[in-house]
Amino acid sequence: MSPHATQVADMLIAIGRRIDARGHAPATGGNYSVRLDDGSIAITISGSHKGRLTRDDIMRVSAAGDALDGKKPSAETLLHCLIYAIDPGAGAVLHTHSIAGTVLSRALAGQDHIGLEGYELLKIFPGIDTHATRVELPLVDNSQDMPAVADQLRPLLTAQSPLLPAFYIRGHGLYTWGPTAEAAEHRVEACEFLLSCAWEECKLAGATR
Ligand SMILES: CSCCC(=O)C(=O)COP(=O)(O)O
Ligand SMILES: [Zn+2]
Repeated sequence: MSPHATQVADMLIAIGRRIDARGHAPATGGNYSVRLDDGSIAITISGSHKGRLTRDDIMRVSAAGDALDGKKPSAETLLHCLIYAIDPGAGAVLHTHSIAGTVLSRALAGQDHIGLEGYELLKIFPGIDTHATRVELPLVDNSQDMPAVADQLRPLLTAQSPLLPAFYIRGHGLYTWGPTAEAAEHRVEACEFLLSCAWEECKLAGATR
């Protein structure tokens, strides 16, 4: 591993530990990547526990998702590739699994977005400088067919202006990204916080109805 690759791997290992400590990486769930200077992607291998990553659990794929070092990349590599292809400003992508997001997205059966409105933390998104706004997180159905999931997402993401750096796969998990791994991690924390708030409010509304 080059010194830079080691640095990237150590950064993803540390991020995985923090995400797992928040309960957002259960049972090997989630995957993480960083775009490298040559356009290739450093990504977690498939099936690794993201709270217990080692340097051997980070590998390289091409921009198209082909393995460059003989390891097996994340089953969701194509979604990382889609994000990097659509957003030239994306430098790191993080995918998490949380209880709140999972149940909220399942409660919104048939809906193609998760509406988030009035929250201070919405200011984590680019171009938003007030809580007095509404963000609609694209919500697509889950599938084990990653090209099909990518096909659902591509038109939704390319239609956005400005591009919202997050989406949700129903009953599955959150994808968010940023120019750096640090920015992507802030967005994961904000999005998971917002999804928890939305789910708690949904429950309260049900209880008081
Ligand atoms: C047991 S978690 C189910 C697979 C998944 O959703 C995930 O995020 C992890 O898959 P990977 O191939 O990246 O380990
Ligand atoms: Zn997943």
